[in-house]
Amino acid sequence: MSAQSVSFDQHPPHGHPSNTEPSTQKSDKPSTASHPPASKPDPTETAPHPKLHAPHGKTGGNIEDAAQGGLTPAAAASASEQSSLKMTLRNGLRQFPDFPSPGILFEDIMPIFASHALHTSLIRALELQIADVFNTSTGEKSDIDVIVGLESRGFLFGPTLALRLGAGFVPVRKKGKLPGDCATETFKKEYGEDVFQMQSDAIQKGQKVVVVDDIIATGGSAAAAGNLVRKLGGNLVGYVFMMELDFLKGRDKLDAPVHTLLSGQEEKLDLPPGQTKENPQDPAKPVTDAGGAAADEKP
Ligand SMILES: O=P(O)(O)OC[C@H]1O[C@H](OP(=O)(O)OP(=O)(O)O)[C@H](O)[C@@H]1O
Ligand SMILES: Nc1ncnc2[nH]cnc12
Repeated sequence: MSAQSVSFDQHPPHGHPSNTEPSTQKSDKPSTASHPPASKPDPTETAPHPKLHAPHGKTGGNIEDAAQGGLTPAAAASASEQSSLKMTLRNGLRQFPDFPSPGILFEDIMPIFASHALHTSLIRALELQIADVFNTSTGEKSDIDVIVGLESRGFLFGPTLALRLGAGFVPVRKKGKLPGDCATETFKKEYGEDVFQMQSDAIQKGQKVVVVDDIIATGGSAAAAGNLVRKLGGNLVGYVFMMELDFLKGRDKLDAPVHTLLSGQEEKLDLPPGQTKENPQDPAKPVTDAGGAAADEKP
């Protein structure tokens, strides 16, 4: 099974290693990933009606649909909160062109964790997302048994999310870090190759598992993690990511439903690394609230 992506740009950014076409964009930084121009709006954030989540089997809608009979007022309110959280989170990301290798536009999520407000927004957004797509209620125990987080950035929020959902947390680690009998998967990712492991007894047969990570790029890491969960006998019910680089079509490698808070990648501005148009002088200080909508995708 492959999941369908809603994206604002089907093409890899010019300069990305997977795009061999010459850039048609004006840039004085030819060696960097010259992404869709900042002047090109991201429809996921500027659409007149923010997208709402829909339970499995239903199509997505918008706030107007909700008012016209799709959703309860409470559901519409939480969809509106989610839209605002997503915009806040996107503005909290920093970008570093050509890191860790030429052509990669690196999305730095660390400012989100450095800010109590943004960190809180992230956990809330993930909780809402999971409550919506896995039919749980925030604050109550979900029927998800285990959150699996991928080393390293999946460790930043996976355990917190597991606590909120009343689930366990199990790590997928890079090879050689876990003691005892382990299952192993080798994979390719956006910038290189790696090997993941899980402890063989970490998941009980049939447990409902959600794999979480910060970013899905080529999908290599997530696919390897999903394979490990299944090798251990887990019931992989889905993937949740903070962000999806949709032009890399990573979700096509995954055979469980994929849910993301943010989709697409647009170079913010031609500023020095780490600086954003919102904070040209102070790269360490992200914008904390901007309101508006971002993206969610259904398989
Ligand atoms: O979809 P893919 O192309 O596989 O890329 C996504 C993976 O790349 C990053 O991890 P990285 O391996 O850089 O490790 P880190 O989290 O330890 O920085 C990111 O956190 C994802 O796990
Ligand atoms: N472009 C990117 N930015 C941050 N993390 C990544 N992991 C894979 N690709 C990435």
